This record gives sequence, C-alpha cells and structure tokens, in this order.
Amino acid sequence: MDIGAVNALSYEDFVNIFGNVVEKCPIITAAVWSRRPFGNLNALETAINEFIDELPESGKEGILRCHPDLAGRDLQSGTLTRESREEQARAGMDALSPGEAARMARLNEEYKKRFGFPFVICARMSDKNTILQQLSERRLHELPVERARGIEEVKKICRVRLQSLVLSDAPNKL
Ligand SMILES: NC(=O)NC1=NC(=O)NC1=O
Repeated sequence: MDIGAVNALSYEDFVNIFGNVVEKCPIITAAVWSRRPFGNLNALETAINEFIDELPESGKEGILRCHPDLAGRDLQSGTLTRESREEQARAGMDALSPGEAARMARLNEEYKKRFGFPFVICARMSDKNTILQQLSERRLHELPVERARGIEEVKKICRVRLQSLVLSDAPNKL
C-alpha cells in the first residue's frame, strides 16, 4: 500500500489496518487520522511520535503497560497479537532454554515491580542474548530514564510495523 492509498482510507479502514502499530493502543491511530493527508510514511510516523511525546507521563506509562511481557504469559497461552507473536518468535522468545526462560521471568517481574510497567524493547531489532542483557542492565535505571527508554523502543516497534504496512519508497501522488 502506498501513501496515496493510505490517505484515501476511510477512518474505519485506517484504524483496522494501522490500529496496532502501537501495541493495543488504537486511540493513537484514531487520533492521528485527523492529520491526513500524510506526505509520506515518515510523516505518518512523525504524527504518531508527536502524539506520544505530547502525552503526560501517566499516558506514556499506560502505553508501556499495554505491551505483553517478552516470553511471558501471553506467549505461553497463545494470546499475543499477531504482530507481537511474530516479533517475539523472530527474537527467539519462544525457544528459550528452561534456564533462560526462568531468568527472563524473574527479571521481567523485578523490572515491573520497580517501575510499574513492563520492560519493552523492539524485538525485531534485537535477539535473545541482547534482550536478556538489556533487561538485566535497564532494570537498574531510574524511573524517568527507563520510561523514556521504553517509549523509544515503542517508537521503534511502531516504525517496524508501519514499514511492513506501507511502501516507504512510493512518493505521495497528491
Ligand atoms: N515487552 C515487549 O518488548 N514486547 C514486545 N516487543 C516487541 O517488539 N514485540 C513485543 O511484543
């Protein structure tokens, strides 16, 4: 789909297609629809990032809380969204050794207990070892630093999801 087709979508189709570019936060997609037409993919991504940046800290923490744990309950029970399932599988989260899985679960719980939101990383730009190393390191950060870091990762996940939906090299036909 090129950016011209994106701009021509009805509100319903726009949210149906792009509603999960930020995990389980269709409100963001619903909000940025008003900013069409988008000159290119980057403009759509920028509109989403600006909406996120304008949120109060509580809103940013809410976005982080909408993310499933890596290798967590949702993965085990098969209740991940399609996007998360694919991302987590590609990062090897569904193929951890018992020891790795136990370490992941322990560190995820420790992280969530400290910050009140889950550890979020763009799995598509990472791998099993990096994820474990980042989780181990980032859990020691201060809250403001980690909240900002998590939102950076949310934006990366959004970019990857957008790129799989919109042809970024097709110029707008406006
Ligand atoms: N807690 C997470 O980081 N979750 C995820 N990162 C991804 O890239 N996909 C997810 O589901």
